[in-house]
Amino acid sequence: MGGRRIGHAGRMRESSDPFASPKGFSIGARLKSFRYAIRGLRVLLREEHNARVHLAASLCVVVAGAALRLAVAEWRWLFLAVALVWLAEAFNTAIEDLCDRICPDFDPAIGRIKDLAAGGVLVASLAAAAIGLLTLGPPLLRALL
Ligand SMILES: Nc1ncnc2c1ncn2[C@@H]1O[C@H](COP(=O)(O)OP(=O)(O)OP(=O)(O)O)[C@@H](O)[C@H]1O
Repeated sequence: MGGRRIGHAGRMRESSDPFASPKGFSIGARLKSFRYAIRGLRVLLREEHNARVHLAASLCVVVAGAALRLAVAEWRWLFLAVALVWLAEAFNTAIEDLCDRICPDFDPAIGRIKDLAAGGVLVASLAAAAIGLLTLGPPLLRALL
């Protein structure tokens, strides 16, 4: 089989033994995976306008948290909220790209899949906004009053 090897599943399929275990653990391979993930985040920031909005919001949250001298327990909630939105946006973008790749034409099923993924981002964003308000709101009010 001279085909290009793509990902873990591709390696498994290429082996003549369907029960063969995947390649052994290697730090180099793990570091490579990390580099691919960073590359994905760079693509997200470069090509997705929403990601830039998330970046600005994330920075504002961190600056506000530092200015208000939040406790560790409060930082935990903020990091969780920020990560939730980035996670949803990255998966939404991946799903959109996959849809556009497999079906560039108009297709109601593709529209439904994209709407579902966008709904996930909306839920994550609303939850993050609520967490942000509940975490930053009280100390902000105390600082202002
Ligand atoms: N191929 C398609 N077939 C049917 N409906 C589609 C198709 N592509 C997009 N849509 C509809 O248009 C909406 C917007 O899709 P699009 O891919 O432009 O996402 P977007 O939210 O504008 O993404 P971004 O803001 O990240 O560019 C989808 O949620 C879906 O309802």
